[in-house]
Amino acid sequence: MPIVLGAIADDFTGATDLANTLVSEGMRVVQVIGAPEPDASYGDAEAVVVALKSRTAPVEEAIAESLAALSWLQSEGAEQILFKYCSTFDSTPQGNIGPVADALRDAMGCELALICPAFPKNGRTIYNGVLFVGEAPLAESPMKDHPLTPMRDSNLMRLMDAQSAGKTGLIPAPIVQQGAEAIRAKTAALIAEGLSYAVIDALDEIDLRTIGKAAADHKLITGGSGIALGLPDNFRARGKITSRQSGTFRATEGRALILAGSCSTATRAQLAQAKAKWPYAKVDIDKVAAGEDVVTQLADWAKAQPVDSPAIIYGSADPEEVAAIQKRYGVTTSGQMMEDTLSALALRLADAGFDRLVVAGGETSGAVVSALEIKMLEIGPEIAPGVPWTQALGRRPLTLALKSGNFGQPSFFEDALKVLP
Ligand SMILES: Nc1ncnc2c1ncn2[C@@H]1O[C@H](COP(=O)(O)OP(=O)(O)O)[C@@H](O)[C@H]1O
Ligand SMILES: O=C(O)[C@@H](O)C(=O)COP(=O)(O)O
Repeated sequence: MPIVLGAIADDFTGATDLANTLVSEGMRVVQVIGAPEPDASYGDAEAVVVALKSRTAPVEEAIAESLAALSWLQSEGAEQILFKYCSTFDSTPQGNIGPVADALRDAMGCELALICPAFPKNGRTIYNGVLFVGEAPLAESPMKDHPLTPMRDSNLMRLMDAQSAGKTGLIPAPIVQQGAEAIRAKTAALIAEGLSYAVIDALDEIDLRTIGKAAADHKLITGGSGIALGLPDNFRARGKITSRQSGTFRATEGRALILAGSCSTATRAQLAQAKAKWPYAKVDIDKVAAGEDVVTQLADWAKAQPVDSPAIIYGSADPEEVAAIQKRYGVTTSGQMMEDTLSALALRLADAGFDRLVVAGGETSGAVVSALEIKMLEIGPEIAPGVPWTQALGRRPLTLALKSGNFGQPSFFEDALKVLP
């Protein structure tokens, strides 16, 4: 059976978030890491989510990887493509959301693509084209201090106009609330005006399901995982997906390791709670920069901890500390040193029997999963909205939770381990 829905996610936590939504809406889904080889097998999946690490890559690289993923998904039969980015529109001033969306639109000959990062369950809503995180506009939320993608504007039309070659309009909440027909009419009007994108307001999941219905015939949709809520029903209504589930998720038995590279307010609160309970060690970036073998030191430390307790290793720091580190080593080098250290630790400790990994941070997860050479993930039980456990399919048996920096309650790390048998 060909797949019907193909997704291209610009980071790994975003990919699991989306795959989790599609699974909970009744689709059979696999998450693949990078554009697969032409002969790759993905079982009886109805949707495939390709996870890229393209959010902060150079623009040309992000475009090339996204187009390669598109071409593979189309060759496998995908009728609709979802470009998944962050519910907080994480991007640098150069992009990459606008340029990648432009490239996908051009390649698919698509007239207009929706822009909808809303994720109401996690407090991300869009009103008059302004993205809110809880009660704060995006640029007044903690996202203003993100180490790699600080968000200093909350207006999605303005953000898109600055990043993309096309012009972006708005489908406002009153139209969304009138229903799918009204959305379709407004979309047609915006196309007639020559617009390439439409930010679409969404205040709750009812709006997102209405938008999903209205977008049944869109070849390309862009947004957060929320925009996917209504899509499986479209395929179901057309008899293109079945209700048969085929999950084989089975957690591995090994020791638990928590690796955190996210510096978000949420992750730091979660770390504070977990550190009160379990042994922890912090990556000293100055030692890494000085060439000390920090990986061996921390791996030896983790192995020496009680086997029945998770070990926590983190780089996460508050905005002041991150700013000081970035001043010393530069933004890219600081992030890279931390990602290299945490991913080398994941590899070393997976080899030493740490088979249950909780990784906090999108870029961090990308680095860890790539270092572990994982090619495919199956989605397992949900820990928190947007964060499921996953199982690596293939050579190395591993159970992983890839946590978006911003997601989860302060008890997240304990919650995660409680979910597993
Ligand atoms: N102490 C630190 N100083 C500088 N950069 C850091 C520090 N700790 C982590 N980082 C980097 O910050 C980035 C956090 O991004 P990410 O992992 O995507 O988290 P989030 O999911 O919160 O966005 C990563 O590149 C990580 O390596
Ligand atoms: O949409 C979201 O917020 C997440 O799925 C996401 O993209 C995660 O990114 P990070 O916060 O960088 O982990």
